[in-house]
Formats: sequence, structure tokens, C-alpha cells
Amino acid sequence: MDKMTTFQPGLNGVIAAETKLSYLDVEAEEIVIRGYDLIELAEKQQYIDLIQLLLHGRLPTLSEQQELEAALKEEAHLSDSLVEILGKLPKGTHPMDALRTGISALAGYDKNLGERINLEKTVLRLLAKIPAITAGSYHLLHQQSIVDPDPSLSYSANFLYRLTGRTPDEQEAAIFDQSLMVYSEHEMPNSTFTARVIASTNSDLYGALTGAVASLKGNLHGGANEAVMHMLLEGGSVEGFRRLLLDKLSRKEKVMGFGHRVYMKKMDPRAALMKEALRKLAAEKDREDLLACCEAGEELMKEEKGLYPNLDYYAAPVYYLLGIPIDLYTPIFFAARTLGICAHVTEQYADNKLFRPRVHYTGPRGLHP
Ligand SMILES: CC(=O)SCCNC(=O)CCNC(=O)[C@H](O)C(C)(C)COP(=O)(O)OP(=O)(O)OC[C@H]1O[C@@H](n2cnc3c(N)ncnc32)[C@H](O)[C@@H]1OP(=O)(O)O
Ligand SMILES: O=C([O-])CC(=O)C(=O)O
Repeated sequence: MDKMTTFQPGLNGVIAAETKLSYLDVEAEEIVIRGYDLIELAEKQQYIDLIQLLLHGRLPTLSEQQELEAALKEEAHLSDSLVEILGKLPKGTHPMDALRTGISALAGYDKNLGERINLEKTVLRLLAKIPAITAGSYHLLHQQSIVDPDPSLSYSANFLYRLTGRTPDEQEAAIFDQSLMVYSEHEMPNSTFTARVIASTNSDLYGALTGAVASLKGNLHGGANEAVMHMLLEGGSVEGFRRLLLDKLSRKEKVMGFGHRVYMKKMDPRAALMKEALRKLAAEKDREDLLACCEAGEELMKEEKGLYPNLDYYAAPVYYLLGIPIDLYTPIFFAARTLGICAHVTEQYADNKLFRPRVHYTGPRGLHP
């Protein structure tokens, strides 16, 4: 086989696109977002600043930031028709499936669907509606009242408020905003690739996002954060958690929240930031026991397998201490990633080439009916 047709299982290491949006520089331990280091952005900026940065390549001025916040607030309500659609879903529906349905249904209300007029307006609408669908569908599925947005709260604080029904304190709001930032964009994960593949047929943004939700739900990707929290609760204590992980390893099971296609044998820089956030929350809420379990798991996996935590490992206990129900963790990841995916789809449209790879055929030949 020549170089062009070399088969790489899982497209491991294959360059699939050119992008100005982001790049994982593993050697430098830097997640480059439009030239900035994501971790520094997460320490100094807010999630809504990343909207302008990813869509336009520069950070917003104060007045641009205020305009953005206002535009998002204007679209933050769930329409009655969407509430009706989401309210008809069967009780046991996972919030990630409700989100997939909700995004898909939104397409029908877009008069300019597929025309790419005002694409940025559509992106902002989605950035406002997806948190609303995430929170609203959860409450509908649990026969609870939907929490309406509080106009006095910022974008991220409002999202958290609508998830939990409780106004967050300053530290909780800041940590939740930081988690959205670190989840916002990450180069070419499976879900972003899925969205770009769909967009490359000239399909619309809603379709690209709907496909991406399905991709991100899997536990090898975004679904891992929920699995981590279930493991931590099942372990229950440092000793119980260590035993649980050792049992999994002895059965050759994968331990969710560890390993990464790109970082492989290095710590995900985002996980380190969320570990610090967990340390702060654990102190505030007197839950150092949870931090101790996480640290024991981290140590064990390093010793036993040479594996390091990825973002999902430390985001899960952070969300737990923020009082968020576990089956909302993956939808929150998607809500934050909506930004990166929309930026990628916009970039794909601007310089499109249909994705259509070839196969390494291993079946029979020469058969006749
Ligand atoms: C924010 C995110 O979406 S990050 C990803 C979240 N997903 C997870 O946490 C799921 C758990 N992790 C994994 O399954 C993997 O590390 C992935 C899917 C993230 C990366 O997978 P790949 O790059 O395809 O690597 P692959 O799964 O082949 O692993 C390579 C080796 O490390 C082992 N390994 C990798 N991750 C783990 C893990 N979490 N637990 C135990 N062993 C692991 C594999 O068993 C394999 O060992 P082998 O060579 O002896 O068979
Ligand atoms: O990059 C990946 O493959 C998965 C990941 O960490 C993310 O999407 O944030």
C-alpha cells in the first residue's frame, strides 16, 4: 500500500483537517486556543469571552462582552412548543438523548435553515438554548417545574442555577464557569470530527450538532464523566475505591476518566485545573474525603498502569459538589462544547471538502449469487 492508503486504526495520528481554532501541543503541555493557552484563559477570562475568541479570533472588549451576554439572555427561554416536545419523552430517557431530540427539533423553528445566512446568530441562539434544553428536559423528565432564567445572573451562573434550582455562591459560579471553559474546545475529538464530517455534505448546523451529541454520549468520550462519579460513589472510601479499581484492572476493564488518545501517558492539563477546583470546593463543603478518594485513584492508576486522569475524572466530583445530578454531567460537557463544535462547523463551511475516506477491504472476492 502506498502512503496515501495506509490504514491507521481509529485514525490514530491522522491529520484530518486544517484549523485556526485549536491545537494540542503535548510536548509543551499546552492546549492552544486561537494562540492562547486554554488553562491561562480559564484562570483569567470567562466562558462568554471564549465565544468571541473562537468565533472571531480575538477576545471581546467590555462592551462586546456585555452585548454578548445580552444576546444570550434574550434567547434563554424555552418555547412552549419545545417544552411540549420534550415533555412527551418517556420518563427513563437519558438527558443526553433528550438533548439530542431537543437540538434536532430546534431546526424546524429556524426559518433560514441551511441557508447559512446569519450563521453566527444561529450559533448564539444554540449557545443560549442548549443549556436551557439541558436543564429543562431534566426537570420535565423528573416531573419537576422548569427553572426560568434569572436575569440578574451571568450566563454560566444562570446555567448552574437552572440545573440545580439554587443560586450559586461566587466560588461555585466561578468554578462552574471554569469547567465550561475547559470543556469548550479541544481540537479534533470524535464529536467534533463527527460534526465536521456531517457539515462537509453541506448539511445544516443542527444536524451536525445532533450527530455530535450521539458521539459525545459514549463512555469512551463524554460519557466517562458520569461513569467516574458512579465509580467514586460505589467505592465509597479510599480503601473501597482502591479495591474497586484493582478489581476492574484484574478483569482487564477500562477505568473511566483515565487515558487519552492524544495525551496518552501525560496528565491532561485540564484535569489538573479541575483538581484544584475540587480542592477548593472540598474545603468549602467539608468533603476532603472525596478529594482523598480521587487522589488515591490517581496514584493507583499511575502505579498500576502508568495512566493519568483526563478532564472527566476531576470534572465529575466537581459537578457532584456543585450539587448537579449525575446524569446531567455529559449534557453539560456537550453544552460547553457546543461552542467549539459550532466554530469548527463554521470553519468547515468556509473552506469545505467533502469527507469521504477509503477502506482496507478484508472480505472475500469473486463470489457469484
Ligand atoms: C474529555 C474526554 O472525552 S477524555 C476521554 C474520556 N474517556 C475515558 O475516560 C474512557 C477511558 N479511557 C479509554 O478508554 C482510553 O484511554 C481512550 C478511549 C480515552 C483512548 O483510547 P485509545 O487511544 O484508543 O487507546 P486504547 O484504548 O487502545 O488504550 C491503549 C492501552 O492502554 C490501556 N488503557 C487506556 N485507557 C485505559 C483505561 N482508562 N483503563 C485501563 N486501561 C486503559 C488499554 O487497555 C490499552 O492497553 P493494551 O495496549 O494493553 O491493550
Ligand atoms: O480530545 C479528545 O479526544 C477527547 C477530549 O478530551 C475532549 O473532547 O475534550
